[in-house]
Amino acid sequence: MTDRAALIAKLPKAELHLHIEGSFEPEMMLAIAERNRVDIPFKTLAQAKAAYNFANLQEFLDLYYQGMNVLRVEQDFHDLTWAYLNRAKADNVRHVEMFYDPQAHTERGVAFGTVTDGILSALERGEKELGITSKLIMSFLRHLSEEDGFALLEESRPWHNRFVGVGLDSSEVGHPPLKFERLFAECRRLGFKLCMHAGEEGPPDYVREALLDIGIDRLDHGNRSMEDPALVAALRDTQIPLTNCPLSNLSLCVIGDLKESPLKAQLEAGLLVTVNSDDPAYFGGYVNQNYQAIADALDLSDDQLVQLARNSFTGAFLNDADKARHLSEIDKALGI
Ligand SMILES: Nc1ncnc2[nH]cnc12
Ligand SMILES: [Zn+2]
Repeated sequence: MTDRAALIAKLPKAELHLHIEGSFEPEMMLAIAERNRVDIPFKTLAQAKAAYNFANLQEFLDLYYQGMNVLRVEQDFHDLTWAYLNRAKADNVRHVEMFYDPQAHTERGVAFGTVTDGILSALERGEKELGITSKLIMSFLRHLSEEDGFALLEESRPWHNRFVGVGLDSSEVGHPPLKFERLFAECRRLGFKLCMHAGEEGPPDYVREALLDIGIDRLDHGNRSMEDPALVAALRDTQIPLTNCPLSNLSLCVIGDLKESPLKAQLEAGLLVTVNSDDPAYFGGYVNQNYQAIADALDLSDDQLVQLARNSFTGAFLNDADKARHLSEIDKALGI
């Protein structure tokens, strides 16, 4: 193991941008398809993996929604989440804030409670058996309407105390944050933290809407913020966390090469940027592989790697005492 790999491995980390459905490994997809007697286009692992070759976000999303179609019963959602938590444990992840896409399941007839209870029972088990704490973020699909979002918010009411926040994901271009202005205002009123994917493929204007008009608490991706110095200044001054996902950016051709990633520039500009895996089963790496790949590409220093791990806790929706506890665990791991 290189010194850099050893440092990454020993750093306690939080993962703040992870879609649980995006951790659906093809091995498990084939097994659950068989268990549920659902036909899928892939018969072998090699066929599934060969299809994971994307030119843009939409090409990925088409496969992502197709893949999750085999998930039918509560046990499937539990198994999916439990597998991710075990994989996260191997990467020394201590805390996870996980997105899920209920509309992608309810639209095909799987009940909201089936999905949510399966995920929640695995998260509880993860805390007890693996020592990984977690928070769940309910994400709205932005290619659907704001009215659909309100219907989900209503349907989810009995579970509202189980979510820390809400998110906005799926096809970005053509679906700006302001399309969901009333919905997010209501979510704010209900006490939820607000996250939005913005500036992944969409223009800096979308980041501006999310940050300044909606008033989000955390920005997912946000790559294209770097095109507007006023946005960079706003992100620096507010310390709104950004969740960067290096291998996702590369797989979805948001960048042509990891060397084009804005992450080092964001760190050097004093932004609260973090490293995350997004949809690790589709993009070729869990969180440590993301740290390793971006550190190699941008030649990040050890201090910058430690800063990224610290940022992951500072940017989490944890209380100050829990943040301080995790930050002191980093010091302990470093022998400080
Ligand atoms: N990278 C991504 N961007 C937008 N929506 C998503 N849903 C899952 N992954 C996503
Ligand atoms: Zn994402």
